Amino acid sequence: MRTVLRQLGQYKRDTFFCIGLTTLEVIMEILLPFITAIIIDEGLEKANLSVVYRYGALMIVMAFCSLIFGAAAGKFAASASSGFAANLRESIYSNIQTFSFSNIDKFSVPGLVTRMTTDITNVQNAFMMVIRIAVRSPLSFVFSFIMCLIISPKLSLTFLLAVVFLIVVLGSIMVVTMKIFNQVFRKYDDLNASVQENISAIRVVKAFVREDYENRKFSKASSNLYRMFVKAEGLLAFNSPAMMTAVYFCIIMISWLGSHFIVAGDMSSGNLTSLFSYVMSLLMSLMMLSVVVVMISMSMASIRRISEVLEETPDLHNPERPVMEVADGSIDFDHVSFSYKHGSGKSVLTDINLHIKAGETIGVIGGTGAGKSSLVNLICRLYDVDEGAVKVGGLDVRQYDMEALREQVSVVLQKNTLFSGTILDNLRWGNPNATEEECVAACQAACADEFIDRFPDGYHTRIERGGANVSGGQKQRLCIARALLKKPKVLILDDSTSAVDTATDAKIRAAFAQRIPGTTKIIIAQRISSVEHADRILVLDNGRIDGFDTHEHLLETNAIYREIYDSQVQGGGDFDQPA
Ligand SMILES: Nc1ncnc2c1ncn2[C@@H]1O[C@H](COP(=O)(O)OP(=O)(O)OP(=O)(O)O)[C@@H](O)[C@H]1O
Repeated sequence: MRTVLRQLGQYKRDTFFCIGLTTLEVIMEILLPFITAIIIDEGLEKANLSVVYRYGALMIVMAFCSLIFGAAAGKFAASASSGFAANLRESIYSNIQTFSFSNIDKFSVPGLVTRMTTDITNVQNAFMMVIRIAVRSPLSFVFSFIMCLIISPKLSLTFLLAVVFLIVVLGSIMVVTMKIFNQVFRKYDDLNASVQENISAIRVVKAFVREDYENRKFSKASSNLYRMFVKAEGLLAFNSPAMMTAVYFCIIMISWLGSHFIVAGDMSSGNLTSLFSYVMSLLMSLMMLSVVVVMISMSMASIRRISEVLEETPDLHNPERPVMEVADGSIDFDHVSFSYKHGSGKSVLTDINLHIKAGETIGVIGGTGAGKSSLVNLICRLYDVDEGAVKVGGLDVRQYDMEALREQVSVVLQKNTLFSGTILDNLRWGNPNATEEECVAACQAACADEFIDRFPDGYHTRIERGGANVSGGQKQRLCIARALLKKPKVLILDDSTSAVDTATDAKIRAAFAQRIPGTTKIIIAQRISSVEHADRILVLDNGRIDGFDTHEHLLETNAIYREIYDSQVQGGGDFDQPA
């Protein structure tokens, strides 16, 4: 809670103004019935018009002030709550930017999106309610009660009965609805995650003709939510009859007892009139308070989820005196073991010992889930090893400045993406200062120039969000060109030519050999043809090295490699690890 409230920042001032103005508004409202009593008792009953005019004018001024205070408090509440939400959004966003892959694994992408949207909106609404109604209702309740006691302590006992009745009924309704709303918000999270997953994968849904299935799944989740909302709102609807019962009870009791008091001369009719107003405001504030408590409890889950992200610290850190320059593209794995913190906990890589010379081209092959991506992710320190050390240019990757390391070790990830903007904008993600000529040269090396030249706008063609208007192979080639623009010492392609035809794949490899001979190239592939020309090929099996040699030697000595080779030469599909 404190972490979230700290984000109020510069909007603390507006919050205090709102609370102060709301207090003044309530004071004005509370004094109005008191003035009414004076007008009736001292003015009307004693036929003194000057009292009526004087206090009447005072009433108008007070009512006007109350309106002004209320409007100003509303304005400050809106500015404070919107500003608070904006600050929260910015803080979460900038904290997410510092996250390592492991931090992101912990929350999942849909989870982070829900926190930045639905949860922040919940907190914003609750905050607005708190600084307006949650301040107003208790004040109004206490002041009204004090005025009632001043006017008639005996009659005050009557509506104490009504207050106790309301506390019991509203309290029970609140406890049950709060439980339901807590479940509702958990279900919301699931629903949001499923919407995000299905909308972003809408092409796959259509390709597999799964629209009906997805519709059914969604409508089931949605009607679950509907039922829970109906249950909660249905219970909340009893607030109003309970309130009316208390109001009618008070009206009857005050009228009955009040008339006796007036006849006996213990109370003036003006006091009885103002007593009615105070009782109404007292009961009304109690009901408002119960609604606010439900709202606050609904937002507690959101507050907890937001503070989890705000308090999350990146689990990869730069060393105290980071090295900024990678000497060369040599890579060493010294007895490396690795497992994902937020995965099954099983070791993904076990005792990897590997020495790669600068400028070598290394192929990596192995079945699905063998640990190929995990292995290369350690080279640019997307994750830290559990045991052993990964060295680049002779130094442990943990000794480098992470940004500097990733500038010099360029990786084209398996799940790569393009961003909305022109092709040139996307290429310059690799190097913001790259000239157009350098971009063209990188595209030639990645064989991307041939299709870019066919676009009417060439390098100025707009890429839609996520690269939706280019084919899978075109996207991969643009991602390779983008990585090349960094002029890296190590270039890692994680299955990055899987959607490129074999001839273009060969052309890309030839261009690499010619244009970046000094760069160490690590190529993960499913196709033997993509790695067979590499200087050495690493065969991974279940997180362990099964072979590391040339194509010819592996064919002779390595059973897994030969099996992959045979399955592909005989026209089989991708190799998968036997279960
Ligand atoms: N982010 C992650 N969190 C938890 N477990 C993971 C994560 N990424 C991969 N794994 C697990 O680690 C193991 C190795 O995965 P990895 O992606 O390295 O294999 P791979 O050889 O690259 O597979 P593929 O060829 O299918 O890409 C798998 O069992 C996988 O389920």
